[in-house]
Amino acid sequence: MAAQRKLMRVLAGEAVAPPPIWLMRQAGRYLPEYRATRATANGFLDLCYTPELAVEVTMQPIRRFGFDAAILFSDILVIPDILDRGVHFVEGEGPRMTPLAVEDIGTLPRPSVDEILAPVFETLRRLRRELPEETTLLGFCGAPWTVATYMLAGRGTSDQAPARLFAMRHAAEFDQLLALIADLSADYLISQIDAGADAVQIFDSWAGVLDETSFDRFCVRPMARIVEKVRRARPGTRIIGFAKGAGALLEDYRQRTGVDCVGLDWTVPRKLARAIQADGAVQGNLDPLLMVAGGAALDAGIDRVLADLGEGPFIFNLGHGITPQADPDNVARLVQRVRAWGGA
Ligand SMILES: Cc1c2[nH]c(c1CCC(=O)O)Cc1[nH]c(c(CCC(=O)O)c1C)Cc1[nH]c(c(CCC(=O)O)c1C)Cc1[nH]c(c(C)c1CCC(=O)O)C2
Repeated sequence: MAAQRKLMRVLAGEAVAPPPIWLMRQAGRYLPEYRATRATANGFLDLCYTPELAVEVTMQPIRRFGFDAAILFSDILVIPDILDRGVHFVEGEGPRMTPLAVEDIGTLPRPSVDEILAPVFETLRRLRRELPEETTLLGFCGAPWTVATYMLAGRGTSDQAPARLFAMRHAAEFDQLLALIADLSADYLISQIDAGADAVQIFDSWAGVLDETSFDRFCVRPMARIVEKVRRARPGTRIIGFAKGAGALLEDYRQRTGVDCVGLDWTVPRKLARAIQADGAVQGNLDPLLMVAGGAALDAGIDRVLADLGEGPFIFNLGHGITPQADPDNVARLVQRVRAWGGA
């Protein structure tokens, strides 16, 4: 059955019309039912680590919109959390943790992902039982560069200057950190597959702040390391790579990392997007703010994405995560319009 799920067919390189659709961060604060469940949890990480609650919030957008994929409810920062970095979320501000110093790198723990993240795998097993047969279940993790930016700054920043400076000053230790995160992330993804995930997405949300050489070293190489490790352990695993903001550097990203599907943000021009699609699946790339704006701008945006990419192997998504200000009615309108599309 898994192989026949619409989204899995696209990941295998097939063009499916209308394309399957899901949205990055589809479970979240724009949904009143998410806010209600969130209020019962003892903080955001408690929501991630309590299977009953994590299953509930994962299912909410599936019930409401009937997306083709559910994505495990968790966060990319569970990896720094199990590395004892003191991860916490400050209301209205975002994630915080203890900034990593160069001396700390050699002393980071080597946790057993299987044991320490057992509740996450339990969430996946329960999800596979609860989801409709035709719905793809996606696991995910953050890419090493993006996870490292939060670990080094101790928070989100707009240009990732702390991580870039660290990489310039301490190249060897930085490579060591990326390798450690890559290996833990590969173990994490392998266990997600074993617990029932059909495919996985790796989020490199901060790829866009790097020059070409740094992108190769910090994004492409660690991504390829994860892909290789996961495929060696679980041959045939389908992987979506999302390097946000990488622009023209995405041109040969599929070949160099080995991912099956290339995630596109909304700034990727049509010509480049179609060139990337010429040798496999792509996912994206509607501007997430259209879910706030709605109306004629939304319809025109949807039609543009479908006309550009709908003919090839394509997964409809936003170009980045949906924002808390999005209107759920606009999401319903989006799903309806994509499902009504009969080809260009
Ligand atoms: C960089 C990053 C993070 N987390 C994630 C990324 C990569 C994708 C991206 O770039 O958006 C990935 C992520 N985070 C979350 C998911 C869940 C699954 C989904 O519905 O897509 C996924 C896939 C839940 C979440 N992760 C977070 C929330 C909001 C927390 C809350 O409910 O208070 C959710 C629903 C918290 C979080 N987690 C992170 C930040 C910066 C924040 C704070 C910003 C914010 O508040 O939106 C780190």
